[in-house]
Amino acid sequence: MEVGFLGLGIMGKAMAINLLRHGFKVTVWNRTLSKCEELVQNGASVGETPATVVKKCKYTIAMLSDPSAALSVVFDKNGVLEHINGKAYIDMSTVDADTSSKISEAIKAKGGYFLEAPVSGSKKPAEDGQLIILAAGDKALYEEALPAFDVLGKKSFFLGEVGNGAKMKLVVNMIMGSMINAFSEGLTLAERSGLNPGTLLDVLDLGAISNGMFKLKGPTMLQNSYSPAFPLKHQQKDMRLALALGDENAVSMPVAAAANEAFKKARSMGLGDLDFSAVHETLKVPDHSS
Ligand SMILES: NC(=O)C1=CN([C@@H]2O[C@H](COP(=O)(O)OP(=O)(O)OC[C@H]3O[C@@H](n4cnc5c(N)ncnc54)[C@H](OP(=O)(O)O)[C@@H]3O)[C@@H](O)[C@H]2O)C=CC1
Ligand SMILES: O=CC(=O)O
Repeated sequence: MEVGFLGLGIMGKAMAINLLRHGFKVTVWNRTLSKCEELVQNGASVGETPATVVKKCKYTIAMLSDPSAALSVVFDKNGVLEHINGKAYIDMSTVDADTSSKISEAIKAKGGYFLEAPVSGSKKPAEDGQLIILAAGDKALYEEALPAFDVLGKKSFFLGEVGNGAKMKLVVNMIMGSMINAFSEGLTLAERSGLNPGTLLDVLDLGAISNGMFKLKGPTMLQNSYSPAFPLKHQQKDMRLALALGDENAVSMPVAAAANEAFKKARSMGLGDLDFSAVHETLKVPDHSS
């Protein structure tokens, strides 16, 4: 199966390499061209523009940062739309339902096929082919994409009409963003009240609120180490989009709103490119001792 791949950030690079390792022919494009080099070393071809990639490949996957990037790659000059007639486009970026619908309608109007398929799971699951795929849109395209999804993920869901995949992803990340803030406050409270936060991690891990995220992020947060797996700026984007979904549906979400404020504060502190767990830094007391 020959696929195009647009967007070689943390996730896109890992996913495209995985496809190559499993025998897919992959043609890549990235806005910053130099990021294609490692993929070429792994056997990929390079397309000069999104349009070139779509022209060459029957299926093109995209993994881009946010709604503005997703729209730009489709609608701008040399974009996906130019050669989409008869071709399939699978957008795995985390965006809102409106963005996904705009892309879907434009692609279908030009005779193409569209599936949204955002993923749950971060850098390591992407490297290990253990993502959770939340697809919606063209059911026939979903079935055709399953060989690729089986390489990229451990489980795929088909959620019906375009927008449902985007909404599911935002709900999941809204919960995750709220949880990391509660966790961060707990670690800080333990430390400041004289407890060993390492012992807190052990206690949490044995109880009903044990979970993979606490296990993974707890030790690194205690070391103030935030090498980006999931960049904080993207988590804040997801909180913003989830809160907008809450607005549309008149769902009061005070916990998520507070978490969003913490991520905004972290961004204002220049932490946007670090891991989302760097939100922990917003609770640190400035040192005025010197
Ligand atoms: N990291 C994670 O753990 C997870 C991320 N996601 C989602 O996946 C998507 C990608 O995340 P991730 O790989 O971490 O992000 P990165 O920031 O590492 O990569 C973003 C990608 O988008 C490209 N891009 C940004 N703006 C534009 C633009 N205007 N035009 C064209 N390309 C653009 C970047 O290109 P360039 O290299 O030129 O900057 C890069 O390829 C996001 O929607 C994120 O929310 C979902 C699950 C997990
Ligand atoms: O979107 C991030 C993730 O970990 O899932």
